[in-house]
Amino acid sequence: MDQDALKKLVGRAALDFVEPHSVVGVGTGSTVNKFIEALAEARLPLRGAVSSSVASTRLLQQAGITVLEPHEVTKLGVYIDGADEIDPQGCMLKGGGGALTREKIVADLAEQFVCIADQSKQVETLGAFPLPVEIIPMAAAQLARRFDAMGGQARLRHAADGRAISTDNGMHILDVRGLQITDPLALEREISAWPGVVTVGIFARNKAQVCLLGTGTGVQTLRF
Ligand SMILES: O=C[C@H](O)[C@H](O)[C@H](O)COP(=O)(O)O
Repeated sequence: MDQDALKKLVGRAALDFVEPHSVVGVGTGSTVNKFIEALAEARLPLRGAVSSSVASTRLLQQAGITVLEPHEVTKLGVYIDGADEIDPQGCMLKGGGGALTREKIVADLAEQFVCIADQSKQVETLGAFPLPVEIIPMAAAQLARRFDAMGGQARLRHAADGRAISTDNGMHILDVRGLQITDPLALEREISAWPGVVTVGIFARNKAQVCLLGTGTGVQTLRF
């Protein structure tokens, strides 16, 4: 099975975690797009969805699903999202698609984070994938020096036109290579406190409780 088929498999499997007539939290990315497709096909009766990006909002609305703002709910039963890496404790790196800030906000409303991912995302230690950090543009150089001091190499993420990418929040992204993240919670706390950091793409405080992992032999359900 290729990666696309595995994404489709876990996107469908996530439907089992969505209560009829509930509001579901929806992440961002190519795996979540499969979940949105599955939601649309299943025609599950839903009160709506809280979305983590402009891109997911568009797809949800095209599928006829009502998109609510976070302030319209006090909590969500479940948040479904992909990951760039997931470790044996359910801690994740996220933000490869630049949606990390809204993802963390919506995940924080949810009682349960269900991560959907193909097997390539499973790692022993986080950090082979460059760590995405959404930042206030004026702080880019000084934040890059901070990462440098801890052994990481930070690069501003650029779009195809050569300009620094602008997130849904009008911010920039630093991608940091070379970090071995052995204590995700401690590093998340430390980087989150640096002036100029909007959101770091370590999801340890908001880690997954469940991961639906797409493998060659089917969907494996991991619980943390
Ligand atoms: O900003 C993007 C998100 O954190 C995605 O969940 C993550 O990048 C995984 O995306 P994909 O499902 O496309 O691999």
